[in-house]
Amino acid sequence: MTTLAIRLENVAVRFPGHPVPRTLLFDAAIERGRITAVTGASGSGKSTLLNLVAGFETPDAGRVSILGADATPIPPALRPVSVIFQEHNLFAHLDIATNIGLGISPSLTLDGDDRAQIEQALGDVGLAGFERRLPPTLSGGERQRVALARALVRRRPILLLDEPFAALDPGLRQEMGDLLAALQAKEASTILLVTHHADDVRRLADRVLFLDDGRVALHEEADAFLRRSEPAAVARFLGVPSKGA
Ligand SMILES: Nc1ncnc2c1ncn2[C@@H]1O[C@H](COP(=O)(O)OP(=O)(O)OP(=O)(O)O)[C@@H](O)[C@H]1O
Repeated sequence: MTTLAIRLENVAVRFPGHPVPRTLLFDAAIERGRITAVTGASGSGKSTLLNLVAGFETPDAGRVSILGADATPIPPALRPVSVIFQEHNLFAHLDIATNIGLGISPSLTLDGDDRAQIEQALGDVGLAGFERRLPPTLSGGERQRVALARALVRRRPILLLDEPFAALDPGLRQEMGDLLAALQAKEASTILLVTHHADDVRRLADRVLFLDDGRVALHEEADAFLRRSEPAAVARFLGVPSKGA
């Protein structure tokens, strides 16, 4: 059995773009069962990398493999991944239990076991009893927890999170981060977490993928990354003086 969760082999994506076309080129091997933070400046390619794994973006060249299998022919819904975006896309007119149920069955054919699973997931994210509430009556942090519960009931081994805490205040960021770490410890899932925050790397990441200008500039243990004072882009990200600057 491969110890790799995700392999990007010379994956190229070309955007026609304005004012100039851009080619992003990724090569990376991501291990199973760990939290990898995907960081880098705005426009460095973080969301594109996540979208390649999720299947929302198609490579122009190269290959994406997930759990040892070529992902090319697998549509997004059938990939062994769950995705949580900054905007959590809950359906405002459907109650919380139904929103989570969509993670199990898009046609909402749910049996007793499924309903028990929904209840369990709500308990896991600290929202027991919220089944009948509607999304607009929840706080931003509570809605983001529902998104996490929906990802949990999908029971996919890989969780992709694109700035999931961006809209939350510092207290809630901490709370959601703790929740994510606890769930990862329990399920041993593989997590790719796109973040602009060095704090998230400190608190949550085992490994770091640092992107620069559409390339993987660094891929290393979080401890080593956090001790860096160069290159300058990393020093800026960490808020430390750049070596030699
Ligand atoms: N659909 C698209 N069409 C054209 N260009 C795109 C498209 N998607 C992304 N790009 C370009 O590719 C580059 C990487 O974008 P991406 O969204 O992956 O960066 P990011 O690191 O996630 O940025 P941010 O931190 O600002 O969200 C950017 O220059 C962006 O303009």
